[in-house]
Amino acid sequence: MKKKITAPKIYSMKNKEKIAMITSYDCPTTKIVESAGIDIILVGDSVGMVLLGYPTTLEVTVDDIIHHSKAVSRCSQYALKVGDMPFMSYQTSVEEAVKNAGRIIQEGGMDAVKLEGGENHIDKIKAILNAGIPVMGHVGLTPQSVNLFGGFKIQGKTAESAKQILKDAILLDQAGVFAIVLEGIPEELAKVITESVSCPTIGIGAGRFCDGQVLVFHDMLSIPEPCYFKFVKQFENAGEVMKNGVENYVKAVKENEFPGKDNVTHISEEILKALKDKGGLKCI
Ligand SMILES: Nc1nc(=O)c2c([nH]1)NC[C@@H]1CN(c3ccc(C(=O)N[C@@H](CCC(=O)O)C(=O)O)cc3)CN21
Ligand SMILES: CC(C)C(=O)C(=O)O
Ligand SMILES: [Mg+2]
Repeated sequence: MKKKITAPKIYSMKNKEKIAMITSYDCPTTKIVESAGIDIILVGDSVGMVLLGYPTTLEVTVDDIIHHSKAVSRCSQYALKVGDMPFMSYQTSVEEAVKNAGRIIQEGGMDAVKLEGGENHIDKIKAILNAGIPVMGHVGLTPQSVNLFGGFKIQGKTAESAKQILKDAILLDQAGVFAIVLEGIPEELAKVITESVSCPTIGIGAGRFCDGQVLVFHDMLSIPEPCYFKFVKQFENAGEVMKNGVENYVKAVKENEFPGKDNVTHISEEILKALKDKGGLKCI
């Protein structure tokens, strides 16, 4: 079996080996991504949009993250498991932030937490690290600020915004995070950040020069249908494969082809005779 991956191991992978990270919110997905050799599993707050049908990630609660984290941690063998801190679980105070990070570790079975922000939340990040919990940073297009941005819009396109994102990443690195997700920023900015911090950067819609990449499992596999975000690539059309399978099932039921002779259990002639002798329903 593969050796367990720790936060310090991820930190040490910078400039050695690219880091592959993906979301998982349940047991079968965890087994699939681990059998494929993934380094980091993220129980992302994207679960709200991808699995639960919410329009943004803002509706997701700590209990939601813990519920899905439990499923993932029960079935995980070796990957580093990171739990996303949802909206309002760390923004309000240092105490709330440490308490909720602790719950995601203690109840959810995660190895580390991720939270969105830089300079604005550095006090919470330092306190969580002080509690002994590894932290992954997340800057750029931080989806929990969707209403502030006016939509899921690429960040860091002006000099002022790019400078702030670089500053945020440097402050996170200095605070001691083991990696930083760079989301939705121009690749030139991602390259400057990657060269300016000692921890690895993990990109999503941040170009080609990060130390690793992260994608939502369902997006890259086109479940339920192809995802047209520019930063997503279709690595397989699993949605189509799944749909075909269910179509085959529906057709087989309608046409009396399923269940077939291999899918059934029999009783002996003797027991069948006894059943009929008793007169069927009259025995009740
Ligand atoms: N299924 C899924 N995949 C994700 O990657 C994801 C979620 N959900 N939910 C939370 C956030 C939202 N995400 C997004 C969504 C859109 C863009 C994006 O690039 N949107 C447009 C706007 C660009 C602009 O105008 O600046 C684009 O052109 O692709 C980026 C990140 C990433 N996260
Ligand atoms: C897209 C990744 C980075 C994320 O935060 C999530 O899945 O919630
Ligand atoms: Mg998230």
